[in-house]
Amino acid sequence: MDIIVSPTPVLNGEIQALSSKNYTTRYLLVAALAEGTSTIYYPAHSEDSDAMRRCIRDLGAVISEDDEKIVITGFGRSPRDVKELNVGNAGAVLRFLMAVTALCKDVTFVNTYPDSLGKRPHDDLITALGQLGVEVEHQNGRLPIRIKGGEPKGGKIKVSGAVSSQYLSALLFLTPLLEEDSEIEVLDDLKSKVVVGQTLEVLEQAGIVIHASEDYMHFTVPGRQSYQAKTYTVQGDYPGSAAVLAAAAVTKSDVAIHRLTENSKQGERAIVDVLRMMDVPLTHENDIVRVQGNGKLKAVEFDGDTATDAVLAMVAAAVFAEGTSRFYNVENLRYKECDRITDYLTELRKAGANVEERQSEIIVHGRPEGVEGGVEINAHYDHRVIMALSIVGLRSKQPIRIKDAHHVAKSYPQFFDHMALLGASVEWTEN
Ligand SMILES: O=C(O)C1=C[C@@H](OP(=O)(O)O)[C@@H](O)[C@H](O)C1
Ligand SMILES: C=C(OP(=O)(O)O)C(=O)O
Repeated sequence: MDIIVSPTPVLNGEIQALSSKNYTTRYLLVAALAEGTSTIYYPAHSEDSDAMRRCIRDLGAVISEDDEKIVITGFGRSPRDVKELNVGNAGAVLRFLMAVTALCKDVTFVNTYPDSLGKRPHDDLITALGQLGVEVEHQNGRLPIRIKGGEPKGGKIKVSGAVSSQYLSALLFLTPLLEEDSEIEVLDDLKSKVVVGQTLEVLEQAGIVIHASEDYMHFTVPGRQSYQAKTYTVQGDYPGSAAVLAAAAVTKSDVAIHRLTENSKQGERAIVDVLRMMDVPLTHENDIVRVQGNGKLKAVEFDGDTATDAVLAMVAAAVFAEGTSRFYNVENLRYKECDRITDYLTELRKAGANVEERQSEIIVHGRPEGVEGGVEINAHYDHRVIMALSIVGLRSKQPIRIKDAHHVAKSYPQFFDHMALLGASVEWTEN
């Protein structure tokens, strides 16, 4: 399905934030790794969180669900010996489960998105699992991937964090269950470091003890631990909400999003600070972010690695700012659902934006007068590209058509319903 986004000068209204994708995938996993019965209130419903549900069920978790909660009886340290797992297009789900299935005998992760997840690299995690004696068959570091696990013991592990933090998070979920204590050293650099804070927070809630150095480059993990069955509540999702807030910032608006925790560990809460730096009128009180946009924005400079999943929305807002904005330290955007620098900027340019790329930077020369639009956008299978181009469409002179916009459901299936509710002119159409 395609979506047509037409010029929309005004947005008004209130919505509840969608539930956090990153917390949902993590709570589902720690519930599956516990032996008792856990309850998760307000889990996200999206393709990625459904992928984790499906895979933990295949691995032996027993699940029941109603409108507000999911109840999971886990398989502890003994997942069922499945033959195949399908994670859809979910990178984090794949990486976390590549580590956990080291406890299985022989599992193959199939390749159902050859042009998206199928192109993403997993070499650094494969190397780290090799240090635990886990044999991995792969296609040049990519899917399909076959894990021949069995009985990894723990010990010393080195893992690079230069491409993704998900490899480290994956090892942090696995190692507490192993026979021996583990020491994990992060090599090179650690990208998306803030997300590791979310992993550690959830592990602690699940009763797991991990000793982390302050810079998250070194970890001591006692072995023979057990995940405890607990009750969890998922907070609102900043990365998805960032797109709605950026849309409000580029229009004349009065938009409020509820359920956005002020002291959240989600780095993407920086959308609030970045819009403030851009002179967008907003408040953040009682977990409600309210933007009263006047359409005027000022350029900004920002270290994007601290808020990786909100950068595309920030860039879309900067397209309409006065002056030149710079988003730096964002190289790992190249290893996401698409190359979120080259592919994204190609689509922005099509719509009429004035943008430049460096290996690890996005530079935006703002066009407060608006952009031309009137084009067809390739979504590159990327939910965040779809949301970001929708923001641009609101302030284009001619409507833009985003091809295959249904991929927005990877993280935020109700995005266009929320936008329509706020008054955006958006219309689904067959492709
Ligand atoms: O651990 C996680 O759940 C995630 C980590 C981040 O990836 P990288 O560490 O690859 O940047 C983020 O972009 C992704 O959406 C979810
Ligand atoms: C990159 C993302 O997800 P993942 O890496 O889990 O596929 C995302 O949600 O923007």
